[in-house]
Amino acid sequence: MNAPTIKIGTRGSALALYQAGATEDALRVAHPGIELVREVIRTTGDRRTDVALSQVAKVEGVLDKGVFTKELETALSDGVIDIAVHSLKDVPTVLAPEFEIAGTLERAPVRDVLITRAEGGLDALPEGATVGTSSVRRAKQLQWLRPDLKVVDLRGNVPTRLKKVARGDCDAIMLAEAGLVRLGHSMDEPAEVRGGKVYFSPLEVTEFFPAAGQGAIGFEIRKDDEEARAMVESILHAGTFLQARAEREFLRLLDGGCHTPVGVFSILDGDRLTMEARVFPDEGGEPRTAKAVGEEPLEVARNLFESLV
Ligand SMILES: NCc1[nH]cc(CCC(=O)O)c1CC(=O)O
Repeated sequence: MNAPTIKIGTRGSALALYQAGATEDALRVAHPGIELVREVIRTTGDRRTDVALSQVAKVEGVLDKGVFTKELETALSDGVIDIAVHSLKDVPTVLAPEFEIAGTLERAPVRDVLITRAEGGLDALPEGATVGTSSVRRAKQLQWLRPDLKVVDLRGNVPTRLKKVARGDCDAIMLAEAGLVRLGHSMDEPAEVRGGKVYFSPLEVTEFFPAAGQGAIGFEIRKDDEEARAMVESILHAGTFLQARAEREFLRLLDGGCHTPVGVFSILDGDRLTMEARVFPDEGGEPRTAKAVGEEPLEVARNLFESLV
């Protein structure tokens, strides 16, 4: 019998390629002899690095928030790929009806990390220091914790951003620990990058709330593709997938995308799911926080949402 050929779709950044590689490794372990083809696809978000991330959808005239996912979906539709590998936090919570997130790998560390040119964490940043980020969630939380900081927009993939802080374009930046460790950085030692040295200070999730789905690699398929579904199900991590569904459901209920200032994290202890969120109201002012606990992910998400609104 012929082993199946599965076509994997990915973006071309170093992080995306690492994530595609991890997916391919898992598939090879689960299906020895499987034939894998990798398609590297350039997305609107990769192409438009000239404008702020929050403006990309607007200037491109696309209504949905999938600036890093749309071209991969087109490839799924056209049968160019069978499985799209995404950073789950970049995937809109509402997909076109033909698609579905069918699974995730086991999650990497979920924290956000402050990366500085001088040693020391958030408290050690001098008054008025500049912090580069393109995430409104990070910007809002930073300004809430340290109103004196100046948040500046910063684009580019992970290595580019590290280089920018090392050479002094800003005093600090923020990135997800997941991406940093996948690219080989240890949080315990400074990194030597072109331009100089940078220091990592991970922030605990209870202090600085991460994005829904942060650190998880998600698999998108066509709903009617049973072969792709079986492949994804053979490698999915049930615990991470449950947490991912709960976090994304909460974000969907809030009607947020990756540009909404909301942080959320969940902890799965046996069957018990605890989820906490921090939301910044549109009208400004103090964020609202809430917590929900339960066993059924969609129910926990709804309870969390209802205690916030
Ligand atoms: N929006 C870009 C993006 N999408 C996923 C990651 C990191 C990996 C992850 O969180 O899964 C990053 C970079 C960052 O926020 O540091």
